[in-house]
Amino acid sequence: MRYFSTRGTAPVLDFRGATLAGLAADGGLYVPETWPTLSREAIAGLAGLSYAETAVRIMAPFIGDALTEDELRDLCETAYGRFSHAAVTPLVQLDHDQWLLELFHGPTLAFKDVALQLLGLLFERFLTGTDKRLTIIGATSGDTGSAAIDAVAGREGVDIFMLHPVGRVSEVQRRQMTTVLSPNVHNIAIEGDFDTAQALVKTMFATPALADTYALSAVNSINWARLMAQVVYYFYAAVRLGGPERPVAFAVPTGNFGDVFAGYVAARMGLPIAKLIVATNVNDILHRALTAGDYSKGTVEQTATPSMDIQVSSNFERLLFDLGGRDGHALAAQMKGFEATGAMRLTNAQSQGAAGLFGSERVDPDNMAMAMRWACEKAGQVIDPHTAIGLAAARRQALAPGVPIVTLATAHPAKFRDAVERATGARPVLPARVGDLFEREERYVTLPATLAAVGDYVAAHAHPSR
Ligand SMILES: Cc1ncc(COP(=O)(O)O)c(C=O)c1O
Ligand SMILES: N[C@@H](CCOP(=O)(O)O)C(=O)O
Repeated sequence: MRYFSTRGTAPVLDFRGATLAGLAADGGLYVPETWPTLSREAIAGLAGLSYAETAVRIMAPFIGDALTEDELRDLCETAYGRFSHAAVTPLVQLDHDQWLLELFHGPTLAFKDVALQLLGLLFERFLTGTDKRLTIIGATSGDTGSAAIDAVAGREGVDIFMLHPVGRVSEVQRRQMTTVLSPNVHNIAIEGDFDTAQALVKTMFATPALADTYALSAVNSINWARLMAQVVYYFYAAVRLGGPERPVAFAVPTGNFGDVFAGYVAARMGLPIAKLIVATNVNDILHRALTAGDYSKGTVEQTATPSMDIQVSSNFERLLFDLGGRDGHALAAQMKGFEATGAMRLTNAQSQGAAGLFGSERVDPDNMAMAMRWACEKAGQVIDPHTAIGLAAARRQALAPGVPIVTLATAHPAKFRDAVERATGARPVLPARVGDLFEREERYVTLPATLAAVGDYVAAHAHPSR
């Protein structure tokens, strides 16, 4: 499988190259040349398979000859062996039609573990036997950071620098990152919001003195391998609910558009999906884009769903590329316009293409809290605020009778204990696997959100690539 940049001019790479590169050299995002498809029989054949085996079947076509199937199986069994639930991503029924897909049984209690446990192993595999080193630069609104750090802490040949917006992540999220004291882990609190941190990461990739000297790579969902691993749970859930014979809808709490783009990929691969519901908080750029064609930045508002306090959704570029006829030069012009003005209009092809599959909802804090209470009172489920945004959106959508609607439960409620307690009166207990999080020493630096400050810090602490 070959990978092309959404902006048309970066080198074409294989899976290994695209994984190690993270972001394309022209500022675009790597996408596979074509979407592999699974026949209805092949999808039906996933029934009863373990999560790891399902992952092998779904991901193998994207990986091509970068790994043998047995090597891939080995990595999947190791990655998903670290989850605390035997089903890895279990389904929980809330009422007749509403379901939750629990994606938070990994080591850091959010859906990011599903992809990052695998990505850590892929980095290790691709570096073994070479004398290469990698410097991972990431931006996090809370969950990617801890999952990525868990996945690479202490690994040979890798340094990780994780930028989080100071004061804008929950205390559990911050401690999950800053109490990991391995010498290859560097936490940086940025004076700014997530969008500022993400923009800074992209600028660092575009700065040869950093990108080339330190062999930068990405763990955010700008890295294709992240999304590929997230496609798996759409198949796994749908098949358990009667797919491919019965179409299933998914409601996805959304920030950077990674998780829901993985659902789009599942649909392109042949999975019958009745609807993909994009659920935003009041930072609603995606809702405006999908309902009115207006992709224009607002100011980032701080909410009880900090992981979704995002106004520039990186992976939307992949959708616009695919729906716009895969014209890298046209998309590069569209994205440059957005970068210059903070606004862009979707083309007719992009808007109409999205309308066929996507629904969208903007959920305000009151409706988010109501969804948390509903899940608690009607179904005995304590859910986290991000999941509640998805569930509120799911409950608003009118679908054909009998279509199951699955809300992606993206984080464990204990990561956001204060918000859960405010809405429901119940204070979730931290699972034993995060141990003595509140007793551990924290280590991080706080820096201004400038290329000079962060670039100098990276240069002082990273190892140049060989
Ligand atoms: C708990 C949680 N829910 C939802 C999201 C949104 O996911 P995405 O950025 O892939 O749209 C995030 C952050 O990515 C998150 O951490
Ligand atoms: N909510 C995210 C933001 C980054 O998203 P990513 O999926 O692109 O890594 C986080 O938790 O950091």
